[in-house]
Amino acid sequence: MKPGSFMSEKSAKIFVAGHRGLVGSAIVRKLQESGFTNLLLRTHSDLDLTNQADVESFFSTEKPAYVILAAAKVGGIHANNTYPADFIAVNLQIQTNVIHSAYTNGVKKLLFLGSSCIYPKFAPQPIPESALLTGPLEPTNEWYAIAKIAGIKMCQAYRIQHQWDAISGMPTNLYGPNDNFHPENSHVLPALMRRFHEAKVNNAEEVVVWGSGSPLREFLHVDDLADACVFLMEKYSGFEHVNVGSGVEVTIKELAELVKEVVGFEGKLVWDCTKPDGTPRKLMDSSKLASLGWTPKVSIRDGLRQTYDWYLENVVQKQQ
Ligand SMILES: NC(=O)C1=CN([C@@H]2O[C@H](COP(=O)(O)OP(=O)(O)OC[C@H]3O[C@@H](n4cnc5c(N)ncnc54)[C@H](OP(=O)(O)O)[C@@H]3O)[C@@H](O)[C@H]2O)C=CC1
Ligand SMILES: C[C@H]1O[C@H](OP(=O)(O)OP(=O)(O)OC[C@H]2O[C@@H](n3cnc4c(=O)[nH]c(N)nc43)[C@H](O)[C@@H]2O)[C@@H](O)[C@@H](O)C1=O
Repeated sequence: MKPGSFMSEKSAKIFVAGHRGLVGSAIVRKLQESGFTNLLLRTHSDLDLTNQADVESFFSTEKPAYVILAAAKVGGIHANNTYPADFIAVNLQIQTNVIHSAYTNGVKKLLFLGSSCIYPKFAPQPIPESALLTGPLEPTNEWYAIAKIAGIKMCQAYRIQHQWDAISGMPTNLYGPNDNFHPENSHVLPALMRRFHEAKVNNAEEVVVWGSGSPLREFLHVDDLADACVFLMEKYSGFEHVNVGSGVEVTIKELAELVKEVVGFEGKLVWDCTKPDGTPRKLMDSSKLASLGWTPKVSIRDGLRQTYDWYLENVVQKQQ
């Protein structure tokens, strides 16, 4: 498909897989704001994307024109390190089923989402797309990373053999509304937001933060990612995956101080060095996306404030 026609087809049927998640819900918001009127949505309980026959039946019945694949088994460093079989098996099943059935049922274009964890543990920083498969992966999430790399390769293989327009975006660490705030299985930002909030309301004297605090992480607000996904659907039909980052990184210690300040917790931080640091740094080079004309808009301080307001309104208030 030639770039430049997606945005003109506002009544095209678009399947947003994983529409209730952090990324999927942001993509639905972005598509609705952009005037798209025919979104095809299925919950995990409606359609288990690991079930090949159900996925094939769904695509042959619904015949969507476009697919944005934001469904996956996702979690933070502890979850990835604890459930490697789930992270490789479920993600391989979801992406293989969706990519194949999308192709065989005439979908015009599919966007697959990977992650910055696909890159080698000690890749050059900032990490260019060309660093893929040039060194050993980070052990805490190599199973998830291998699944995501296989997704990129599957999209490329279908482009080579069938001239099919499947593209891949590689987001950096994301945060925002509808994030996963699970105390153990979430990513660092929502985990700390919940922990600092609970410590504040319980007048706790200290909060435990995992690791040494020295790793660096790049963060992008999920509304920026959703904007980039729609931008790529419109503008990009290339073979190589595309990094989607903010270009802004902080140490985990700086992040913890920022979240502490936004939440208003006034106690101490305690570092639990029995927990893994993971990769020391994974700042991506997003200049390829920038050269296409896309830039992020949400600053981390504004994004944290907006996310905490959402958390108070949609998580805390619902528990009372
Ligand atoms: N969060 C992050 O920091 C980053 C995320 N990404 C990528 O973005 C994408 C979305 O991640 P994110 O939004 O954070 O994840 P979430 O866990 O918030 O959302 C994932 C969605 O997929 C659904 N899902 C999971 N398994 C199945 C299944 N078997 N069948 C149908 N639906 C299923 C979930 O439904 P349910 O909850 O009901 O099971 C959920 O709605 C993923 O590809 C991830 O790799 C990339 C980089 C960073
Ligand atoms: C997006 C990317 O995200 C994952 O990689 P990660 O960036 O290492 O994930 P993380 O957010 O869980 O940790 C970042 C850092 O933060 C520290 N940390 C401190 N305190 C908490 C804490 O309370 N929870 C968590 N989870 N981490 C903490 C933690 O020790 C680590 O040093 C991949 O699994 C994979 O999902 C992936 O693709």
